[in-house]
Amino acid sequence: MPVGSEILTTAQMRATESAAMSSGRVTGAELMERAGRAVAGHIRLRWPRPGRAVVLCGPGNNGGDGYVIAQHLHRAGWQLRVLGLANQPGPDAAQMRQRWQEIGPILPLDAATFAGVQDCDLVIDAIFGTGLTRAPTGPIAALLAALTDPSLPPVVAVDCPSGLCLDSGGWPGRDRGTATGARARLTVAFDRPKPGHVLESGAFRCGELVIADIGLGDWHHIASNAPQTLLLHPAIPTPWLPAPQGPAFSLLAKPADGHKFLSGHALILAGGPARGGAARLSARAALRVGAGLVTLAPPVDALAEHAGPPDALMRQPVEDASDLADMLADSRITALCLGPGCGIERAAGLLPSALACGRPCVLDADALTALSQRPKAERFRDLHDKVILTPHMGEFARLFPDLANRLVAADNTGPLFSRLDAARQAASRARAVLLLKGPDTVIATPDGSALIHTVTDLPWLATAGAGDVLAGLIAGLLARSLPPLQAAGLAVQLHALAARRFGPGLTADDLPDQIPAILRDLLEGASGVFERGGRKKTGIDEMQVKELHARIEELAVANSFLERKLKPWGGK
Ligand SMILES: NC(=O)C1=CN([C@@H]2O[C@H](COP(=O)(O)OP(=O)(O)OC[C@H]3O[C@@H](n4cnc5c(N)ncnc54)[C@H](OP(=O)(O)O)[C@@H]3O)[C@@H](O)[C@H]2O)[C@@H](O)CC1
Ligand SMILES: Nc1ncnc2c1ncn2[C@@H]1O[C@H](COP(=O)(O)OP(=O)(O)O)[C@@H](O)[C@H]1O
Ligand SMILES: [K+]
Repeated sequence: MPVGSEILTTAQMRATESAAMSSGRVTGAELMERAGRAVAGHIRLRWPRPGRAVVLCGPGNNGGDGYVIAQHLHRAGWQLRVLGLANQPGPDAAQMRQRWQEIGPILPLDAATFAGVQDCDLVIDAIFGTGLTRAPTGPIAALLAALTDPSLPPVVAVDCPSGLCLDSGGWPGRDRGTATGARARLTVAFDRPKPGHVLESGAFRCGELVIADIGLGDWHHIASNAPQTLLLHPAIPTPWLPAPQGPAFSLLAKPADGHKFLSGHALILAGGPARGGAARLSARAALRVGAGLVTLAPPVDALAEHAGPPDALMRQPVEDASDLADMLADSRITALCLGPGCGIERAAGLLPSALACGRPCVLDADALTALSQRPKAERFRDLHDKVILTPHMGEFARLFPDLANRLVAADNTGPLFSRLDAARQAASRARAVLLLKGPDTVIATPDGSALIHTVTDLPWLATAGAGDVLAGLIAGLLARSLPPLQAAGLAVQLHALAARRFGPGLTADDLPDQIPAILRDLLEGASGVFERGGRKKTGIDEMQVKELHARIEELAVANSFLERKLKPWGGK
């Protein structure tokens, strides 16, 4: 498996936290203190001048974090309005609430009170985090609705925008696909990202996502029994990309004394007359990503239309399954791509030979539709674990209608069924690698290992033919003998980097030509490969937060005179 930033479900997070607390080496209150301090630190790094903040504290430990944040911001000179509930939270949150009450009042946590204090610089949303188990109702639902108002001051979310299901990125009690909760400017989450931070609308509603270390590293083995999910995400400071010292780098680099067959031979099957563009896009991508040879294989009557560039591309007609089987007698063909522009009937005819050879094979577009038209009981009979299925949601729904239905069904109780769950179950059912496309791409293997790659800044990538290029990148990397999960993960990243580098106006034709410069940067270990042509990373790291905390104690004395002036905001 590649190294990367691990994702934990909320259940895994709870198990990790309880193992830490049961060890006796850390208490729940200490973890809460660290969590609240981290959020306050990240706020102060981004809003260095103390201003006026409203802190919305919910009924559980997320609310407990809110009271800790209020204390730290108060000591740093911020003026605060704290809204909370008079419930009986757990002992840690109760302790933190008590500490705040020694500093200032707690106003009712409802929409009417919130409406009266919105004239502020920052809203801190500490209503619900990982403990949201059901659809919010009553006054809290009204307050959460008020938080969606785009004219509000910036919102900082504690662990997540409240109401979000952190296992799925959906919103319990609301329509999947259309629901939108509060949109945070910044979300500070703890220990590890959760699926809901990067799936569905969660990725868009979190804003800048920061994962704060609260010292749970010694207990991560608790979650290691479950299949691992890794995050490939440029907003997280530990993305999986082939750094010079990383495992994927050695796979991308070519041996100086090698020959073309050492880099493999990708066979891209093309469709009939006037349908060749899609397969040519795949073939160009496979060439650019370094397959030693790439052959495009249309039927004879379409061969002439592939006469133009690129000249590096070989052409050979493949009429039917038996032609394909003959061609595959050449063991130097190391990967196949079937589907883009192929035509459903032709894809259905070629599928048995493409699968019977047992070689790495991308099944995309028409090949997926052809699979979905097989009788249900036999649909996946000849698939194997070197096959990568690359459906978008429409194709996924044709292949796995029951899973797709569960993904769109509204549900009042969490955790909601997620795209990660759906991809895992589909991969296990098909006994193949499953890559579910979208702004949030999920890749899962039959044994449950998974990768998630989310982009929120590349709307231009949703363009005709972009999927064909992705299929070609995967096929090229498979041909170069990358294992299927790594080939798929790396291809998705290169695809997004190419789109980011080109920017607005992108068409699928532009993508393959961006690959050489990206490869050069990666192979030379150039820093900033994520930023070029895209958004800058924040550059704020945990060290800065720790340094800031070291200074907060000093600032507390200097700021104490402010306490007397905190009227009508702030403390007693
Ligand atoms: N554990 C730790 O050590 C650490 C945890 N940390 C923090 O704790 C957060 C998790 O805390 P949590 O488990 O208390 O859950 P939380 O998100 O506050 O919500 C639960 C409360 O909401 C209630 N509730 C749920 N749904 C509801 C609804 N629809 N409508 C109304 N109420 C609803 C639910 O009530 P119940 O279901 O029990 O009736 C319960 O009272 C986590 O995100 C992180 O911020 C950090 O401090 C690091 C250390
Ligand atoms: N909103 C979006 N932002 C970024 N990438 C997207 C978005 N929507 C789709 N994509 C990506 O664009 C590509 C589209 O592929 P696909 O739907 O197969 O298109 P086509 O069949 O036209 O090639 C996929 O790689 C998908 O992950
Ligand atoms: K929250």
